[in-house]
Amino acid sequence: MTIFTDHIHQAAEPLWQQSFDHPFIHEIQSGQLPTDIFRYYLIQDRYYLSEFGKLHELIAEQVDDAHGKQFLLAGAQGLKDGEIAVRKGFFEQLKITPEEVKQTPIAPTAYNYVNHMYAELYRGNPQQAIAGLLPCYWLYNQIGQHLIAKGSPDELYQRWIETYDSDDYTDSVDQMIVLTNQAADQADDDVRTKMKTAFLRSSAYELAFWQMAMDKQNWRVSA
Ligand SMILES: Cc1ncc(C[n+]2csc(CCO)c2C)c(N)n1
Repeated sequence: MTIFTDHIHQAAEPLWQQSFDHPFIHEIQSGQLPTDIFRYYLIQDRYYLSEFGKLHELIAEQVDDAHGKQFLLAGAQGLKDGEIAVRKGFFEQLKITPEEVKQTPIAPTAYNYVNHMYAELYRGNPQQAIAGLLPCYWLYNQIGQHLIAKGSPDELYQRWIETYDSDDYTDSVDQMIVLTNQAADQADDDVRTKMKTAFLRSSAYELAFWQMAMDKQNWRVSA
């Protein structure tokens, strides 16, 4: 029998390929991504990351398996200590202040991506929500592994690439894959189909997130 995550990964392949080929990723690698686009991405991603951490805690509350619960809670803590902390260095270098973050409205795609993950949990179930978290871990790891071979001539972009190629990070991706397969094992066919949809939609939002940054997407109206 095909492993569930292999099946959904294969279904998402055309979307992932478009992320690998996206100008945002190419320009990170070449060092030509304009700093204002990267700054915009980091500010939008700051919002995404804090909601992503909260989602780990909310999903953990609904997971029975002690090991899975503990992994999700550790993930939430890891986001506070790790991913978000790493970003602090970027923020200081690019002079992004907490005030600027607070003043910047969340853009439509970031808003929709986060709301999609909440909907998977609250209008669906924890299994769907776990599948919705997985592309975030897994896609960035694959991007990190693609880009690390060549690296980027830009020191800041090189550091961004390295974040997603570390052994610790790759380890957490493997654990998230195991958790998703465990959730699928406990699910019936209907929930498994919904898990696949959640995974594909998150993959589509990951792709849209790069374009959101390139377009400096906004609501076309001041809040
Ligand atoms: C839109 C968006 N998608 C994925 C990531 C990457 N990421 C965010 S949290 C996390 C798990 C552990 O740190 C990973 C890999 C990102 N930064 N922004």
